[in-house]
Amino acid sequence: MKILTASQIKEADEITIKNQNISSEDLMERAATQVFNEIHKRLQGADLPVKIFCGIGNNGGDGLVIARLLMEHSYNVKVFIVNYSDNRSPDFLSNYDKIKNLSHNWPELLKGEDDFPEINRGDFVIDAIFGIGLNRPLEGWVAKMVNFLNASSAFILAIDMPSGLFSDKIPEEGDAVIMANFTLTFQTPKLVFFLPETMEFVGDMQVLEIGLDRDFLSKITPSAQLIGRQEAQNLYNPRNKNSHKGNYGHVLVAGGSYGKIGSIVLATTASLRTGAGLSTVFIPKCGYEIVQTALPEAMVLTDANYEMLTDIKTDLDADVICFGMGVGRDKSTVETFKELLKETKKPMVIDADGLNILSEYNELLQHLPENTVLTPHPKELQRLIGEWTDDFDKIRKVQEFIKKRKVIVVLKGAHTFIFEQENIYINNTGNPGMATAGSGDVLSGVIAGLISQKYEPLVAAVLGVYLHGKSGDISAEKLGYEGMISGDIAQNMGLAFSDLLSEKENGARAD
Ligand SMILES: NC(=O)C1=CN([C@@H]2O[C@H](COP(=O)(O)OP(=O)(O)OC[C@H]3O[C@@H](n4cnc5c(N)ncnc54)[C@H](O)[C@@H]3O)[C@@H](O)[C@H]2O)[C@@H](O)CC1
Ligand SMILES: [K+]
Repeated sequence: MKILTASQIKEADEITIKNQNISSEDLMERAATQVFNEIHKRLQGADLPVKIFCGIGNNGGDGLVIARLLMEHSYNVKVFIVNYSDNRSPDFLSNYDKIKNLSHNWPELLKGEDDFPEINRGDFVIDAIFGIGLNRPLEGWVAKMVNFLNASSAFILAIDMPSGLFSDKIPEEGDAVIMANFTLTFQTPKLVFFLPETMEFVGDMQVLEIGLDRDFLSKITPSAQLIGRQEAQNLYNPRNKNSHKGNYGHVLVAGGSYGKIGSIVLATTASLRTGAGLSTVFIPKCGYEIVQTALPEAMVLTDANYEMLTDIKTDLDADVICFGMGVGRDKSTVETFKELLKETKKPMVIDADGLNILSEYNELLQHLPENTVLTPHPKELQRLIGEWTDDFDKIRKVQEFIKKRKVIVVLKGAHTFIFEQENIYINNTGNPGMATAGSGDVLSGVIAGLISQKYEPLVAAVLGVYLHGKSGDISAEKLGYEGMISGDIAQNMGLAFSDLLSEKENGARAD
């Protein structure tokens, strides 16, 4: 699903209004009706107090339409106008009249702190104060109003965006932003919904299609893309019946050191469970029995050294090399990694200490094969590209880095971001149970397993992150966030694939 900027959304609105020969008020009615349908589906006519806070722009206009539709269905609705300016939008005004005609009363005008209404714990608050039109931080009593709503512990549903949240920048410390429990957003999610610094304002999120111009949407270059089930299905290559293990490639997993052989077991298991035809590990001697015992399906090559990698020598013709898990940063390991980088033309996946070595010995970066997949978590990324001021600055810096180095960066997080050239892909699977030792090792193995099966590195990264998250979700369903461990994510990869395929047969929509 495409993620558009506020100006792209405004353009889409305008083109839709023109091409569909409708008024902007019609579009507002359409959008707000979608919101009403969602609310009605969930509340089913329940008699709880619904308190709707409307601004005076089009976000407020949406709120007024939602209020009218709820009133028409006999909900217990109270409408408050957060009257921060007299500059009311035309569509707000005509819906303001419609509310008056229906309820025979003007909604309550709020003009300052003294007007704040009572909000109780069980109230259902709808935030329609500001949407994508926000262009400066909230000030004065309006900021206080937002803080007041946040402090109320009522359930808050934000319309389009939590009020106070910008679509293109991070709020400053102390800025007032609605902390929504749920956000119903129009047509396209906004980038800030997925950034670590702003995602907590959004709560759970659902996108409502409001029928914007299809042609415009299909042609526009998005600022990022959200990867759900449908997108992942489109990336999947079905297997040919007439095939053998040679068709699915050979992964070489190189890494490990004394006490850290488990990371190799995890990555290698994941590569095989993702469908690699063959997996060979290259490890220090101390890991020989561990890997042979834990994973009889893997083949094992050992370094001359007992504790660490010092000389990765093999004439094995692997299709992809996965390097770095548990490998440490000894000088001799750095040297052999350097040699490996210089010699190999194979696609590579580099994780963990492999990344730390690249950060410490920057000169190695020039030897990375094109389209190498780097899989840092934020700390590893920071070592690699330096500090950033906020999440938008981070995105800019990653994009500069990948442009210079011609690599793919998989930035792990609650929403993992995949950066390739100008493109950003944001993953929508996964859960907090995946914050557990070794889950990154599993991800590297999954991506390598897909590359070995001839997926392009970018496709392998995007599909791999999706499947890894899905397997994490399946593991969490079975074992809970606390109980799942990363070995479960590797073990359940098959279920993640079957989930993908069963949905494909049903033709279901992306999540
Ligand atoms: N354009 C359309 O046709 C549609 C718009 N829709 C709704 O319209 C929203 C955008 O509406 P608007 O562009 O009117 O903008 P908003 O309703 O988000 O904001 C209203 C106005 O407030 C002013 N403002 C910005 N920051 C402020 C601040 N800190 N303090 C005081 N005033 C401030 C701006 O002049 C802005 O235009 C969307 O988020 C969505 O909810 C939907 O109805 C769908 C269709
Ligand atoms: K809002």
